[in-house]
Amino acid sequence: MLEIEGATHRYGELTALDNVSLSARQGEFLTILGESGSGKTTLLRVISGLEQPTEVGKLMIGGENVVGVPPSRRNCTTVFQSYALFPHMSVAENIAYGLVVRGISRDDARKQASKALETVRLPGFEDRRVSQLSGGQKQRVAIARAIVTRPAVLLLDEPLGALDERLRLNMQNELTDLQRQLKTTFVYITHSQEEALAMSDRIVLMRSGRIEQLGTPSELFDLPTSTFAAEFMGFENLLPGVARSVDGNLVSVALSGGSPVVGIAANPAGISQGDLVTIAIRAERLSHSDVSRKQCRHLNTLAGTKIDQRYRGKYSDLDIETAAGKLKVRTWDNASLPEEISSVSWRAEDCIVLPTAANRKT
Ligand SMILES: Nc1ncnc2c1ncn2[C@@H]1O[C@H](COP(=O)(O)OP(=O)(O)OP(=O)(O)O)[C@@H](O)[C@H]1O
Repeated sequence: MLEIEGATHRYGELTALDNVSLSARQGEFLTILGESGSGKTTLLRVISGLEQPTEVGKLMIGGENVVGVPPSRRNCTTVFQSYALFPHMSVAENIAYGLVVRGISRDDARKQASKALETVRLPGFEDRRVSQLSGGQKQRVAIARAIVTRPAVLLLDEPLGALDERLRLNMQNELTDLQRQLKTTFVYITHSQEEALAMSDRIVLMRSGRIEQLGTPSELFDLPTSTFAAEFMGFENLLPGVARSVDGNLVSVALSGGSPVVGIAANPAGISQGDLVTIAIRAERLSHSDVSRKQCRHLNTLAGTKIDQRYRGKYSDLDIETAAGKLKVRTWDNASLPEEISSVSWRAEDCIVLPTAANRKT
């Protein structure tokens, strides 16, 4: 449904998009995730035609080459965070607008607008003024207006960004339900990793105009390929080390202080013996006792002592000082936290070994 090859866009000296290639299948929910300024909106504007890319090898929407085609003639529609509704028109007129300019009669357009309003769970709202709607209702009308023209690709630029937390969670579910029902390709922008993990078939993680990692939510969550991706996806513990050996995807690492640990690498071919590496472990995958993990083939254990403990309601965070550095351990078992802790352990599959940018130890 969507195919982009080698898209680069510069604003003067600044390269906002740097040789980006990606594709999306029919009915796929593809999320563009990244921090502010990483190029997400620029990518969406290049797809919709609001921005002419400085360079592009290929740009296809719904099987059609759209390089040089104006936005109104591309088979895609954008939903903006700011809704971009016409304030002087009724809800039905807003939704029907795109159909009327395509030459559909006002009666038919109104009927289709009513249907779209039912789809976004706002039946009977046809004659309301936009000013009489809540933020969540305005966003639903904006979505109804976008889907009524049945685009091949729906582009959504942080559509839930202006909504409060509870409404945002409800709308996340509604949007994914709607997407499954319509089987339309969604390209969705967000800077929230939770939103991306909850909604997407695949996630494109952007960094400074480039794709840092592209994969399923579980690939990004469990197997980041860089320290940037690991930090962005919320890995609390990152420790430096040196690769001692590589065996398949298992990498043996010497941490500072000399402690040997075993972890897995998403891309073991990118790591050689002697390379500087970083290991990444989620706080909840660390245990302050290894009792339940005796069956594990590769269990890493480091001696350590508790230096801090914080109660967080559902869980507690412990800071453990080890010879390799400080580790954060998250435990849900608030009731049986030991006073003294002598070691911390974790499974090899929860220990992600990442190449360090300035690689190769001299
Ligand atoms: N019209 C413009 N003129 C000049 N620079 C721009 C323009 N639009 C965006 N930029 C710059 O291009 C880079 C990428 O911006 P973009 O809006 O694509 O990022 P983003 O990831 O969508 O950020 P945000 O999450 O804050 O919306 C930023 O450094 C931004 O300042």
